[in-house]
Amino acid sequence: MSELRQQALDYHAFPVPGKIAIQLTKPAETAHDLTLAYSPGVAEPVLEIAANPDEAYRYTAKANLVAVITNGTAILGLGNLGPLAAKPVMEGKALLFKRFAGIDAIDIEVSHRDNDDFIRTVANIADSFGGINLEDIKAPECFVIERALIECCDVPVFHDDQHGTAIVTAAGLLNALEIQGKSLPDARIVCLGAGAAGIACMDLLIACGARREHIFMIDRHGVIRSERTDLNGEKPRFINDSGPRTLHEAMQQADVFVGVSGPDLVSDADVAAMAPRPVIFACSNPDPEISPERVRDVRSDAIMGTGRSDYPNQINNVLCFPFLFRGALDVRARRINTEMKKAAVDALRLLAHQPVPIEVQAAAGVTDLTFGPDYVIPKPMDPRLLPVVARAVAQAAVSSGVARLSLPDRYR
Ligand SMILES: O=C([O-])CC(=O)C(=O)O
Ligand SMILES: [Mg+2]
Repeated sequence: MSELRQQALDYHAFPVPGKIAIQLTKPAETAHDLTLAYSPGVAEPVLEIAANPDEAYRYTAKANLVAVITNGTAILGLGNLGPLAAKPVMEGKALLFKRFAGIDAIDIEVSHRDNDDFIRTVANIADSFGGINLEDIKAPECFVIERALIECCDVPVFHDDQHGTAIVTAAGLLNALEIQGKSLPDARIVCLGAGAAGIACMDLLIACGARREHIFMIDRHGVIRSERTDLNGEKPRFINDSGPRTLHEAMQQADVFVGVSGPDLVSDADVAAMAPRPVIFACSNPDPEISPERVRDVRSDAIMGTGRSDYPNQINNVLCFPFLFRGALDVRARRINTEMKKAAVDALRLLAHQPVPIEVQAAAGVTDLTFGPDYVIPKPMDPRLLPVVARAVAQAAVSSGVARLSLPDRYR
């Protein structure tokens, strides 16, 4: 067994199994405490909430509680391993919500027969939470599921693998292109992977200025083209018949590669075929489409990012979902709209331009983090992410009319 594998298993097993637990926020020591916490005192908030459901935000943990919900059909880049096997990842997301944004999150793994069954299950419990983070649900089902739940739930619903990944990718890519002296509208973009993350990344890049006709989306059968008879879900929106049929053909003179597919699918020859000063984000987790070492061997002018924390430029949704939910919860947003996503992109992008505090460099294990090829996106342990991104998202929610509260004083 590799050393990392054993360390990871021990981390999860000891000193107690799992990564999260529940903590009490009120005293529960005396008979009087229990009189208030439970019978008879608890009847009072019950009656308040029965009369006005919004009082749940005042008298229960709802306002700061997010459900991390999966069916285990697309766990990281590992595939459809079922709901229970997804539990360590969902507990991991809960750990990150708490560690980075002070949000209490609980994992929920759902077994179900079909989309409607899953949607019903989530819709039926949604009011218990301040927000719902959908995680590791495979495409194309994830698109139908997210759309239906946004429609029927009264709290924000966000499929992290789509929009979290897209927000971080867009922020990192805009910065990387700036460093390479290129612009998003002119960039020729190859997206390997037409699942949840691939579709959402390309949609958000288009919203940020990329041209649809410059995008080549590729799934396991090749470039998305009109003669194909197997295009499901959102794929037809990305048909591009302008030439390439294979990954290698699409990589000729490409400015940008975004990988959200699986390990080791990109060859040295693919990288060598790209345009001068390319940007390569190989974001399959845990193993990228091509390793940074191999990219470096092939060409020195590339900016490289991965989804991992052990290389520079970690393009991972951890940079988004804790802070985005913080902002959304703080103004009690009804939903998470494009304005809020674009505000998060801009906040992340601009934060990377700022000088990096010494303690962030130390936590990242590096001595010189300045905006450049090895630093296009903030580090997850940067304490400025929370106020900066959450504020931008909260402000965008207020100005776009989906907030139920005004901007909290600490954001002003
Ligand atoms: O968990 C991660 O590292 C990123 C993610 O959401 C995924 O790969 O599904
Ligand atoms: Mg995920």
